[in-house]
Amino acid sequence: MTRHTTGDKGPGGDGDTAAAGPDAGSAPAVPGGPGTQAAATDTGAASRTDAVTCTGLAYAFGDTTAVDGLELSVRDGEVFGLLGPNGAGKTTAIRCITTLLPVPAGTVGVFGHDAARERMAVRRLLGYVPQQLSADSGLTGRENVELFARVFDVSRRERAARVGQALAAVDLVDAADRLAKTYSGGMVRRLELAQALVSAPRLLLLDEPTIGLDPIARTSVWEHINAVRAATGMTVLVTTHYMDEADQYCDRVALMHRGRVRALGTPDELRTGLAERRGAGSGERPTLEDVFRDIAGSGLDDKSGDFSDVRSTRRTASRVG
Ligand SMILES: Nc1ncnc2c1ncn2[C@@H]1O[C@H](COP(=O)(O)OP(=O)(O)OP(=O)(O)O)[C@@H](O)[C@H]1O
Repeated sequence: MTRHTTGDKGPGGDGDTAAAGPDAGSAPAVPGGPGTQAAATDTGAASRTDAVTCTGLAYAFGDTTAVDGLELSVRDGEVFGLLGPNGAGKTTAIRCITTLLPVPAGTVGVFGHDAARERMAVRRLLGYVPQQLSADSGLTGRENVELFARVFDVSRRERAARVGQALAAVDLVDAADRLAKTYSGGMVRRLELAQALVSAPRLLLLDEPTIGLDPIARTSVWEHINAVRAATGMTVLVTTHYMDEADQYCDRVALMHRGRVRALGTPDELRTGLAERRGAGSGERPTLEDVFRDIAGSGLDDKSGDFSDVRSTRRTASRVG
């Protein structure tokens, strides 16, 4: 499996970005795929380091505690799901990891880099698709991805190839020169994925990537995420309300409630754990949502919502169209 180097320049840096190797011509149509990056051995111990570590992370907005002593480790190369109801603190935690919010208490590490002290080093390693719309409806798909390539300091020499690879990775080549406002909601999400992939991130953070999409578009977004991950070995940290998606696509999940992780494991481990707690003959095999309800108990109230209460639906298509 090939990996990025970590030592070159990225967004805000003063030189070309890290990822591409000299033999980009042999790469598949995926930014960061084999042939576009230096070998794993170049990173030394970094390739063994967890992708994300949060210890005692806390964040408050005034009197509102959003994240309350979060402990989290995301392993290099896994798809990790951060699940929880509205207001659990998922987005706040993700924003601390991306360095968009400071780390007022505790620590956050990304591939061994401290998010508080090495913000640029952290930013160079990640791609981020926020909940909010990040595509510009007045630009074409290609222009949107080019804009991100410039922001993330992809060198001029590589830019066109990387943009083409990112668009191909999400199946938007044919639509690349149409304005984004003509795209469906699913296409917009794939465009945002291409924007995040153009810098060939080692860590991709996705905040509710499929919210508001129909089942076919949701599946398509996940298939594209998985294809890029298979080609590059990147780590994916995703928040979602959709338990079925977490079950199907995540290697491990953390169930977050009121700012803390309440349960952690593979979806199967969590379901089996609940089945064992319930005892033999307790009926149908529990779902992940059952696990969460068991853990959160009466704490899952109207204020915090539940997993099917998707108040933050992005309605991407209507906002772009
Ligand atoms: N900018 C802000 N100002 C004030 N309070 C905020 C702000 N952002 C989040 N909060 C509060 O912090 C808490 C955690 O919010 P956060 O958005 O991190 O949760 P979440 O799990 O991502 O929820 P959702 O699934 O709805 O996105 C909530 O009580 C929320 O109201």
